[in-house]
Amino acid sequence: MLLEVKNLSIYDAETKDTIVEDISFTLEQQRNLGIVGESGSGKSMTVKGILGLVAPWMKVSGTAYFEGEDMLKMKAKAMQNIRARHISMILQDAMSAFDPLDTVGKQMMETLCEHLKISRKEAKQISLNELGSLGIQEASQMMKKYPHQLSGGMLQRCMIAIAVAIKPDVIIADEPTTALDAITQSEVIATFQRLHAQKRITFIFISHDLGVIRHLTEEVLVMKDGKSVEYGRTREVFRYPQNKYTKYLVDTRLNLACSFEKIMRKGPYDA
Ligand SMILES: Nc1ncnc2c1ncn2[C@@H]1O[C@H](COP(=O)(O)OP(=O)(O)OP(=O)(O)O)[C@@H](O)[C@H]1O
Repeated sequence: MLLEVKNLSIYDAETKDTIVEDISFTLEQQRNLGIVGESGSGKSMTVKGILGLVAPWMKVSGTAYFEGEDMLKMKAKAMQNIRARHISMILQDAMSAFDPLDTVGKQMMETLCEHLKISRKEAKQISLNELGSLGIQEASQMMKKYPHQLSGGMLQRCMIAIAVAIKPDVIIADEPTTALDAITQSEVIATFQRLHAQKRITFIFISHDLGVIRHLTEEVLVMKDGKSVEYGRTREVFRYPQNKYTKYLVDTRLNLACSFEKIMRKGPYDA
């Protein structure tokens, strides 16, 4: 087992609100987990709480064991090491993850130098290799560009390249396709599938899009108002939802996801 989260709660000591309440799940090697639920249901806060990325006034309780150690009790340095080496996060909005004033290549190299403690030359080579294996041609030209000169899908791939170069055990992708058009979405999804199969990376996908979750995950956690309303095998949960809210989500959102599924079945360019 990679990660075992038990009774995770997050309490905002300033507003006295409970943001996340009693969430439990396990992440097994090579079995991707999806976290779904409407906006504000606590999906992002759940993973940020585990990774120590919440504001100091957010009180996180419960346990989150990674390789036998409770991440919620770790010192800041040990947690940084986990984030630098073992659990990477890909953010919702690729554009905001890059500094507009520096080239993408420079930012990729700096991140890799810092995380992997390697030279700039090595970082450049790794960046080129990873971008190449994500299907980006002319990667060295692309690295000379500034963020605004690249499309959302391209920036998303640069973020994925950084996350993969670190060779983490787990990648958490928070709404990785929301900002992308349908064709780019299906290309990015295909990239995740390849990474999962070839590099043995286990993913946690946070998404509104049940089509993406159905396609990419083995287990799913459904959240509402900070609580878990259903948790189990994705196929079972989608086929026989037990909870009223899950039934509603499946009925309404899967219809929306149909066009996405068609593209995935046919491939992006046969539509
Ligand atoms: N930095 C913060 N300070 C205080 N409250 C926050 C903070 N970030 C999020 N919240 C609150 O926590 C709750 C859960 O937010 P969260 O971002 O986890 O939702 P989400 O399910 O990921 O939504 P979305 O799909 O829109 O990203 C929301 O009510 C939000 O207002």
